[in-house]
Amino acid sequence: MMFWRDGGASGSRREVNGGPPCGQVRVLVVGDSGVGKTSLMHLLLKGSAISRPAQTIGCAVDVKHITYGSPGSSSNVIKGDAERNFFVELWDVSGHDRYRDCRSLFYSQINGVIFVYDLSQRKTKTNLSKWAVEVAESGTFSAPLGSGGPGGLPVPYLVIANKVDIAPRDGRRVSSGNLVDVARQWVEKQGLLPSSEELPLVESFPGNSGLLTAAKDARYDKEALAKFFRMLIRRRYFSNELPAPSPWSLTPREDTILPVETVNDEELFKRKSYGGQRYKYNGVVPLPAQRNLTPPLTLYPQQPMSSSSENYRYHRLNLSRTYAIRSSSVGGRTGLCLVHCSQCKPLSCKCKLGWSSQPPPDSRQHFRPCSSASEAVLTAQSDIRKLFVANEKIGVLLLNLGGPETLDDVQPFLFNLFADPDIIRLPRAFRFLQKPLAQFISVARAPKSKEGYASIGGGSPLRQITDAQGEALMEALCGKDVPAKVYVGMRYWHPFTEEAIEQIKRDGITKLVVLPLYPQFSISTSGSSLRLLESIFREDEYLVNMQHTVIPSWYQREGYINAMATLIEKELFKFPKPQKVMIFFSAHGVPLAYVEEAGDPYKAEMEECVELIMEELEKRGMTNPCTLAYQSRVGPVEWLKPYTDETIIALGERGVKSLLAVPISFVSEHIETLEEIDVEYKELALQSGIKHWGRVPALGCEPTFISDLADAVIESLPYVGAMAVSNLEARQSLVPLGSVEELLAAYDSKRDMLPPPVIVWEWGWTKSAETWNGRAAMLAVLALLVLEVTTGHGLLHQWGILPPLP
Ligand SMILES: C=CC1=C(C)c2cc3[nH]c(cc4nc(cc5[nH]c(cc1n2)c(C)c5CCC(=O)O)C(CCC(=O)O)=C4C)c(C)c3C=C
Ligand SMILES: [Fe+2]
Repeated sequence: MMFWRDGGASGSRREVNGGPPCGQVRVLVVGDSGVGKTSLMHLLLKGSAISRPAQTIGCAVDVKHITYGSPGSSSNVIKGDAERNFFVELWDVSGHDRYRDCRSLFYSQINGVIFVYDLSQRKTKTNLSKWAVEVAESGTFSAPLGSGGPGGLPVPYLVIANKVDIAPRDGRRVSSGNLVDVARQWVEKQGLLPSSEELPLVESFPGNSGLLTAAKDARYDKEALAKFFRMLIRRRYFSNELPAPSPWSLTPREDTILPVETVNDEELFKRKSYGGQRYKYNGVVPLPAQRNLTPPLTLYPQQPMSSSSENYRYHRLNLSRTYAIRSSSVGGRTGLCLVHCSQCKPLSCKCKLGWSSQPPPDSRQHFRPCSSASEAVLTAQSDIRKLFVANEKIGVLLLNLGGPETLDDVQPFLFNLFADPDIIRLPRAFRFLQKPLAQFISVARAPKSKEGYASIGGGSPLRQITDAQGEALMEALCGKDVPAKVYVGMRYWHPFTEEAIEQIKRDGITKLVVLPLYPQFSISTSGSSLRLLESIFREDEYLVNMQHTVIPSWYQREGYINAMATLIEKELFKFPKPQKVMIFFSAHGVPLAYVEEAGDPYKAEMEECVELIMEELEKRGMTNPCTLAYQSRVGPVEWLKPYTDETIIALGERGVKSLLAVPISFVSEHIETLEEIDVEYKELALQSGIKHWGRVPALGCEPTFISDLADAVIESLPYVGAMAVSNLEARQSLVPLGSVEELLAAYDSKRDMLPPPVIVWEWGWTKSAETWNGRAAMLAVLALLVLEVTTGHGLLHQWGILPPLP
């Protein structure tokens, strides 16, 4: 065994001669922050060291290409001796504490795990047990093993001890100074025991040293890693053809490490690196589920492809070179991005683009076929995306909240909102009260809400704006050679999600991208819409078989961040002294328990979003101070703090004179911008001593924003096609919704009960009085409801809200 420098750069230029990718395995790379995971990934992919890697945000994903089944190597030979290409997805999960609560979102459909620790930091090794438990408990696994490994981990793993270059020579481990350690070192020096960490002295994980690497010096055991990856491929794709591999990990020992640069990498590791292109996920996982089901036939790179030639959609296109998935945005922090390598040869395939159905009668739905796109010749320049639109009917479903269009709509709209268990989740025993409670609250809240809607013109502008955004998105997609039809599905008012889905079915959409119009994910917004979608999909034969993917949040996209920064910049310069203005981000709040108990990533995503916008402004030379606060709280429970109103007062007291309000959680004007911010908060600010007030408009149809949404859709297309399960049994045991299901499952696995009901009226004089009054009211309402239900008498029965007792 040996160390050597990886010739990755040159390797990446070689042709992949085994044809198109046959499948992919997903490998998590975990370990404490700072152990060098990112450097290691760089080394694996690029074959070179990286001097100062940026801290990973959320999760960074790299794709490594390896061949399996080299004719000459018996260990790799598979049926027919053919060489086949596979992708190894390396998910480099941030070890930073701030991601602890949302990390599990990346633990899906795992084939293997690489644990990394820092040889010079003993604690990072002991912590691996925690990592194992975390992954084992919250992950889902593809091709799992029968028995559990460390922490119950059911897939093969590899342990890498990094920073061998700076760790002490003696046994390459650091003494913490405790007696056990000292004793072990003494015993080893005497030659009484082999130099191994299989000794009971280290709080051992997982019982051996695994591989030693020095990512900084580009030293690692390439062969061992290649074996590990091939083992995962074999387990996932060829377990029927070969005897089962040994279940547990490759465990090379430190005495297998030899000097660098001694072996021809081509002989040992037939892999083609894609030059370390990377993409990053900062938020939730937008990848479709696999769940060990028969794979769909069309997808790259998530889905394995069967070897039958008809399933090799890209075979004849000679996609042999390099296209990779990488980050395309702010400091490399974006969602998905499909890129193709500059060295790609032109592709030579004809395919049909566009589809020719007539615009539907419903004018709310947006479809205009691209006349120019009837047929096109694909070239490398014309982009991979065309592969995904050929002969497909692509649909984009925009999910939004919806709003009452007239004052008469207000109460039924509020009923729909409060009847949603993702807004009010009652304890299981009280679920039957959901609708009566929603009725009760909506009737109680309606007068106050109506006042608000009356003051902004008698209804919500949301539908109009969302429709316009849909139109603009469709045009932008068309302009990017991706003819697609855009649908709007609202959660609580027309056009309801169900209506949009009916239209999608009528139009015969074959590939659907689901795009919630909330930049940041919250259980109460995107989560609720996706849950509804999940239940609709589950019941419907057509939808079960329709390929789809979800873009769960997109606050970190470069286009969005830039568009926000541009709007802010423009408003700043309307102030007499722009540099003195406090930028005041005001986000819609959620009850605190959503974040703290139910694991809602909303707050973390919001904070990161603000950071990214401020970074962008800084790059443009604006170094204004900023604040983030949460608005629009309703009901008796505690919401995310600081509250917008209290913060405005505090800023006034601190002597802030110029405030620029930036609504950050929503991309349309709505009641909370037009009424709450523009009227209530402005008045409060002026009363609090703030002299100059401004407000950044919502993005609406701002062209760079819409163009970026179109890019997000295009980039997600390779991920369309998660699960198409027609098998009834599988349908019942698994929610056949690919990424929607995956996404929700990830949340559900972490999430406890949502907080108790939100009662939405107020009395008392202050907001905190409202909280306590509300809590008392909530208890009273519940007691009354229970009384009514058990006795069969009361107001709800009189109003016909509850049926009479039999
Ligand atoms: C990211 C945005 C939003 C989050 C998070 C959110 C959570 C949330 N909202 C309520 C209660 C109400 N929301 C209402 C309207 C409303 N809310 C949002 C956005 C988010 N809500 C929008 C865009 C709208 C529509 C505005 C419009 O123009 O029509 C309302 C009705 C309006 C009112 O009476 O104030 C209520 C009530 C809760 C309880 C909640 C989290 C649990
Ligand atoms: Fe809301």
